[in-house]
Amino acid sequence: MGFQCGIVGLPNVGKSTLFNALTKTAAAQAANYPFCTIEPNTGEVAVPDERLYAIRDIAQSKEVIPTRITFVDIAGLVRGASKGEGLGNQFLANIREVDAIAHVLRCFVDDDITHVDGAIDPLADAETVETELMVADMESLERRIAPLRKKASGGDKEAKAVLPIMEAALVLLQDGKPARMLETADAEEAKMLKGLNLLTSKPVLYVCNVDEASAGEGNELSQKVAERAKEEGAIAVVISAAIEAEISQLDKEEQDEFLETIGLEEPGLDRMIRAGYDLLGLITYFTAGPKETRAWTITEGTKAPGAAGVIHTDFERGFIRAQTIAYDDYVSLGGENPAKEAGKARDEGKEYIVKDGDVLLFKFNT
Ligand SMILES: Nc1ncnc2c1ncn2[C@@H]1O[C@H](COP(=O)(O)OP(=O)(O)OP(=O)(O)O)[C@@H](O)[C@H]1O
Ligand SMILES: [Mg+2]
Repeated sequence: MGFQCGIVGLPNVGKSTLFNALTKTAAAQAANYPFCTIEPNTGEVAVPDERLYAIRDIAQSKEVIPTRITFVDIAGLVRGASKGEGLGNQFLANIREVDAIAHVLRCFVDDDITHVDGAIDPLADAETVETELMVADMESLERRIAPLRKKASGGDKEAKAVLPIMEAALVLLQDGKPARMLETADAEEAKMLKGLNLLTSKPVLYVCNVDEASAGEGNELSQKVAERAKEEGAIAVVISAAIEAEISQLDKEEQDEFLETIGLEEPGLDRMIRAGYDLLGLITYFTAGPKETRAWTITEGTKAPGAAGVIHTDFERGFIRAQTIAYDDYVSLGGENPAKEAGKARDEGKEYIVKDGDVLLFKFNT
């Protein structure tokens, strides 16, 4: 299923509208009443990447195949959800399954669209949702800590290692801060924190759902969200879900015209998908040939054999080496052969950490 980004927020803020725009479908029911969505909607979305076309033009490939990530449109969360209010715990379980969260905040004013709390206030909304996630995390930690303490005092090594992280996360949460703000000492600790699978340790992207007129520059409400995000070291994107849903139904030419009239260079969705991709800690490498130019997704830090394994497990098992050309070299020199002649096609081995944009050709034994 790949990497999943969950669309989370209060009811009736435009989550399903956004999901439909992302997936260019009307697969999710979007309507003006809270709790319209109950069962999560899941869809794969192509990650827009201009580099694919630059490589294609050089390699003369017949086809371009972008890489994809999955978005999950999750039911709206309300105050008390962690105690089972609204549709409560079931939704929290849906959130637990995703790798990152796109938190949709209503930044449009429209008296015809119901707001569950009766007032438009994206910062208060963010607090409400975040509080529920934090309460759920605190309860989960409290439940787990006591038995773990017993194990640790009995000499269990794993319990001893993870306990301090759990305790630190709990203290942070009790102080009203999400677990993602916990400062871990090293990669090992970061991994343990991730392993706890807390709702608030997942990376968050704020999505400001604005009115049509604010789709380009945002508005006062989205500005406030941007400030909050900055304080947290998080990212906020401005998008008008309603408009994006319309744009996504147009063909490319009509899209460009429409975008120009509303003052956008590219669909807000493209920015959002890329932000989601970055948020997940993902990078892209390419393969290029006469048949296709293709983008592949790996997590940052993946070594060459692991990257090969994304294509086929045989490639990983029989990995010998990877001919590697950096994207900039590939494009500026004009492709594989010129890059080889210029000495820019490196042979990399098993320990090579693949970089974003690498154009790779794997040599392997089967
Ligand atoms: N930017 C926007 N401007 C105006 N109206 C919008 C905007 N985005 C969404 N809407 C409208 O808000 C209503 C709720 O949208 P949607 O069903 O997508 O919300 P939701 O967050 O999925 O709700 P639920 O939690 O109930 O599933 C719909 O009528 C939709 O057309
Ligand atoms: Mg919905």
